[in-house]
This record gives sequence, C-alpha cells and structure tokens, in this order.
Amino acid sequence: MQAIFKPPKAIRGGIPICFPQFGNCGSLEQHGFARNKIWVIDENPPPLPPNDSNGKAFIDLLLKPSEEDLKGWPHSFEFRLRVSLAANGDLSMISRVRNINGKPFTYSFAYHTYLSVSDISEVRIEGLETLDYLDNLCQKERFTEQGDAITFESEVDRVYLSTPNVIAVLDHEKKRTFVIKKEGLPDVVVWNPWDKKSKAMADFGDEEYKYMLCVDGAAIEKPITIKPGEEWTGRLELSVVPSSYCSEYFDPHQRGF
Ligand SMILES: O=P(O)(O)OC[C@H]1O[C@@H](O)[C@H](O)[C@@H](O)[C@@H]1O
Repeated sequence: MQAIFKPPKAIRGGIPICFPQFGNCGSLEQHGFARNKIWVIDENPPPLPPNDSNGKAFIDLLLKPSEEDLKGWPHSFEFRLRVSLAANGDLSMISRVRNINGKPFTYSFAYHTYLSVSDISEVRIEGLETLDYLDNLCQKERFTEQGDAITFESEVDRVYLSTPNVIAVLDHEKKRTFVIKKEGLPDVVVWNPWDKKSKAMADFGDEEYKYMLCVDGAAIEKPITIKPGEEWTGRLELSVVPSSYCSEYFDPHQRGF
C-alpha cells in the first residue's frame, strides 16, 4: 500500500480502531481520534478470563484522552486493547472501554479491518445475505440485501445491521477464507473504494482496490452508552483457513467465541 507513515494522520491498512465516532457522523475527525493516537503499553491491565490469552502471545495497550481530546469530546475514559496472536496465526483483539466520567457517554466503534485478497472480483462474503444495510453511497439510506453471498463489481460502502457473530470472506483464487468472529459488535462495515475513489486517495495506489477489502466488526447504528464506572467489551477474532475447511468451520448461527 502507499500508506503514509506520518503522525498524526491514521496509517492506511492494518486494523485501525474507529472510536469514539465512526465515519463522519459526529463533530470529530473522520472515524474519531483513537486511530491517530500513540497508545501506551498497559503494564497492569485488569484481568481477562484465562481463555482469552491461554497459549497466545499478547500485548496490552491503553489509551486515555488528552486535554485536547477532552475539548472535542468531554468524556473521561480508559480504553484497553489486548492484541493476541495464537500459534496457528489466529489474531484476536479485545477492546474494553471504561467510563471514568461523572455521567454516561455514548460512542460508536469499529475494527476497521483491511484484508488482503488476491482479486476483489473473486471474493465473496457469506453471512450478510438477506440483512438490512445502510448505504453510505446513498446518504445512509436503508436497503435489504438479496439472498446471495456478497460479491464486488463496483464501489461498496455499507453498514450491515444486526449481523451474525461469524462472517466468512472467501478468496476463491487463493482458496482461503478469512473467518471473522465477533462479540459485542452488531454491525459489519464492508468497504471497497473501487477505481475512482482509489485514484482520489493520496495514500492508496490506483490499482490497490483490487487487492483489498475492509470488513469491520462495528457498533454504529445503535451507538453504545455506558454509565459511570461501567465497562464495555468488544471482541474480534480473525482466522485464515483453507476454503475447503470452511463448510465445516463456518456456521453463521454459531456464537462468536
Ligand atoms: O479514509 P478513511 O478515513 O480511513 O476511511 C476509509 C473508509 O472507511 C470506511 O469504513 C467508511 O465506510 C468509508 O466511508 C471510508 O471512506
């Protein structure tokens, strides 16, 4: 990617954290400030269930609002992120947002997950068929998806609503499938900028839209409200499996974790 590694702008690629705002639905910068910040290592995070990190390598990160952040979004919080990598390559991310403010606050959230694919025209997403979505290309108008798996032949920028906790992204050419499992994240954003928008983005190669797809576990349509002292958790697990395994592995009705 032609990503630009120059703070304070977000780096395109990876899994930026969109918080406390998704997109431009609010007064903050696009996708909120969290992805543009330097997080610190959390030396002493509150415990998580042992299953979350058994046998995995992990790091705990912490974000607290700066004076500047509080001017634009006057709510004190602690955002803890554990990123874990299992020996088989499974990546999991656990976000915990704690309200340390005197009053409730409300936010949106997304794991803006860039997936690398062999050829976007050979990719399909399973798990979102027949669901309602908000189309960011039509002023967030609500539509209903047809019965078939989602495929790509033009720009897509949608927020699928009330989604199952397991979504599969099948890369036909590479014969591999990304399995996205999530918890606490009812929505799924699907984004591919296609040719025209790619050319308009300085940090994105003209042809790169062919080799990427964003599929984000998110909470957007119904933003999350937490009371003083309360904590919210949102989990995402990303695995890559050979597509031949998929029919056994992939059950959209399965619980996330
Ligand atoms: O260029 P950004 O700020 O990283 O955002 C990229 C895209 O992110 C998607 O999640 C949004 O739905 C799109 O509308 C947006 O264009």
